[in-house]
Amino acid sequence: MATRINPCSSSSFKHDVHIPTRRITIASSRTYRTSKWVSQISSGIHAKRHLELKSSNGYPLNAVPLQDGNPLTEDHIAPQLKERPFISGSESPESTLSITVVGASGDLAKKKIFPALFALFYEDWLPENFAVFGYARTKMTDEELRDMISKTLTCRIDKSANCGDKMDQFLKRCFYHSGQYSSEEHFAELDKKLKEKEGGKLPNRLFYLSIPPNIFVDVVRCASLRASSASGWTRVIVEKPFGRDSQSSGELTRSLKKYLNEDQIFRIDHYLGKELVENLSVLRFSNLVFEPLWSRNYIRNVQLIFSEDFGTEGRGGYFDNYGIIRDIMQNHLLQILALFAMETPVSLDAEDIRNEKVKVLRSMRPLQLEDVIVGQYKGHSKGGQSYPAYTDDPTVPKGSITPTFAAAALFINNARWDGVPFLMKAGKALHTRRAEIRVQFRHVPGNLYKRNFGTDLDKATNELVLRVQPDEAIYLKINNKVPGLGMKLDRSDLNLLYRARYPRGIPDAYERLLLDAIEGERRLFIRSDELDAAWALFTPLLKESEEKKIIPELYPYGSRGPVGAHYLAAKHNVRWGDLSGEEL
Ligand SMILES: NC(=O)C1=CN([C@@H]2O[C@H](COP(=O)(O)OP(=O)(O)OC[C@H]3O[C@@H](n4cnc5c(N)ncnc54)[C@H](OP(=O)(O)O)[C@@H]3O)[C@@H](O)[C@H]2O)C=CC1
Ligand SMILES: O=C1O[C@H](COP(=O)(O)O)[C@@H](O)[C@H](O)[C@H]1O
Repeated sequence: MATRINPCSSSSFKHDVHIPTRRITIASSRTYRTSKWVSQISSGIHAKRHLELKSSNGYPLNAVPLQDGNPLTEDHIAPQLKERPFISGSESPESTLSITVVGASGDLAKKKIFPALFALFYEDWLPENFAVFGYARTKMTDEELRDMISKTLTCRIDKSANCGDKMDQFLKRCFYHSGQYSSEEHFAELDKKLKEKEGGKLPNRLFYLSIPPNIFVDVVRCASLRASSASGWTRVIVEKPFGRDSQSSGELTRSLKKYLNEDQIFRIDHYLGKELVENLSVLRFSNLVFEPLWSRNYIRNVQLIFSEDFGTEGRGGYFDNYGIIRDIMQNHLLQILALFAMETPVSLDAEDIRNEKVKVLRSMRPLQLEDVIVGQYKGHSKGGQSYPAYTDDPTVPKGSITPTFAAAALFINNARWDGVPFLMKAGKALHTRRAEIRVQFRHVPGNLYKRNFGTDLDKATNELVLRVQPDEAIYLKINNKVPGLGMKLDRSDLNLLYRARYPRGIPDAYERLLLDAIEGERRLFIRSDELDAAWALFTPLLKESEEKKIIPELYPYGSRGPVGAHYLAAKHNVRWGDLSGEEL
């Protein structure tokens, strides 16, 4: 993809000043990005903690590479790089970062974005010079915004260490501007305030669109024309949904691209920022024991499961227009599938990974009605408590047939995965909240211990489970001899429970993704051709089921979902692993 260099730009979004990330190799034989590396030198070696650590692609974006344990000095910089001013995605003492949360009064901003920004600040990941702006129509003063934010902030890692002080420091960097989403004049006022805080330093600006999708384009137009950075970079994080189908998604992309280049658009899918999803590639590509098994030769089926133990609860207005297939499957589960099934990328660079993901998506067969079953939760009472039906939600139209549950069978028509069912299951108001990836392996051919398993050989196959949430874990179900005389086998787990192994805690997905957007790391964001390929798989199915007004199978709130999901799995010779009764 073309990288633009336009340091003399006028005020427009389409000028993301960005050095092409050439790579250099230094003595340790590791590969570093030059622009970031130079920025590190110019920032000083003893700067903040985020300068020591790595962004999500495993490259040390800001790291100071040590040689023989010694800190890097000016002498280690190639001569041609010494004079280059720092203008990359990271910080230098001469640059500032302004993060504007558009829709700051909303649910996502309060619940996720401000807390994630605070967590980054608390852990010293944010640059030295930064300011956070809230923008929305609601009238609020800076103080009122701070008050609103402070109610949701928590100290994730160490509740006692200076948390109060850190909160005060963070809140002092938060400001608010009230304005309409389609008013260029109001964005020009925002620009003025941003400039005041930037104080003449090189301005980098990140806009987070935490607003309903029907106003994305207005905001991008106004911000682009009146509030983009004149000399630094400007980036925009766009929240889902990215359209309702291929056509509307294409229109949205075309409209955004009137004002932004593709490399300024960060389409967020927060599941890509979850720790276990991040770890999927590490597990597969850095352990000899997994990659050789990663194909139709050894894997019988793959299951991607999402369940929530609550209903739409207030979000019915949004949800009813989308349904569970668009809300969870077309994005979160499909992204996991693509990461799971892609071929080995050339490198960990964003474009190499996204190229492989697109290839997988384009190798898949678009879904048909017979590949899917849909459900909707109904009200019921249990233990003296009553649970509402989906259609009891006052924000849901009466008689709605929008699915709150779906199960689907997908296939990848390539040499690696031919014939392997990838089953997805997603539902609201189920018995538990859980997201997991389950890999069921084939039988051991000619198993010497066959007779110890009785008639059900399926019970004896290995299963690898990546529990994305809650209580992150990776475990492998194996057959094992029960200690003692005689020969009795049982199913046991080789178990990596994160809370036992890594007690420090796990960052929220939004922390990782915000940091990546600040660093200009696009690996975990969705490229427009990925999005097109994802919609191409689901659009025909969605159209047909809406035209035919397919009635969802009802399931009780708090149950395990409609029985149709079992028939769908059985049709492909699969049993859902989460219902085996052997869950850890
Ligand atoms: N909430 C969540 O858990 C998730 C949300 N998302 C996505 O993130 C985005 C923001 O979500 P969320 O915070 O829940 O949304 P909200 O409905 O809370 O909207 C955010 C803000 O946008 C403004 N707004 C709301 N409706 C309209 C409207 N019709 N016209 C103009 N402005 C409006 C309001 O601010 P004001 O009136 O002050 O201008 C509101 O505070 C959406 O795209 C959503 O789909 C994605 C994943 C999860
Ligand atoms: O994108 C969405 O995700 C949430 C679930 O996110 P999680 O991180 O809490 O698992 C879901 O509730 C919502 O409907 C959907 O829009």
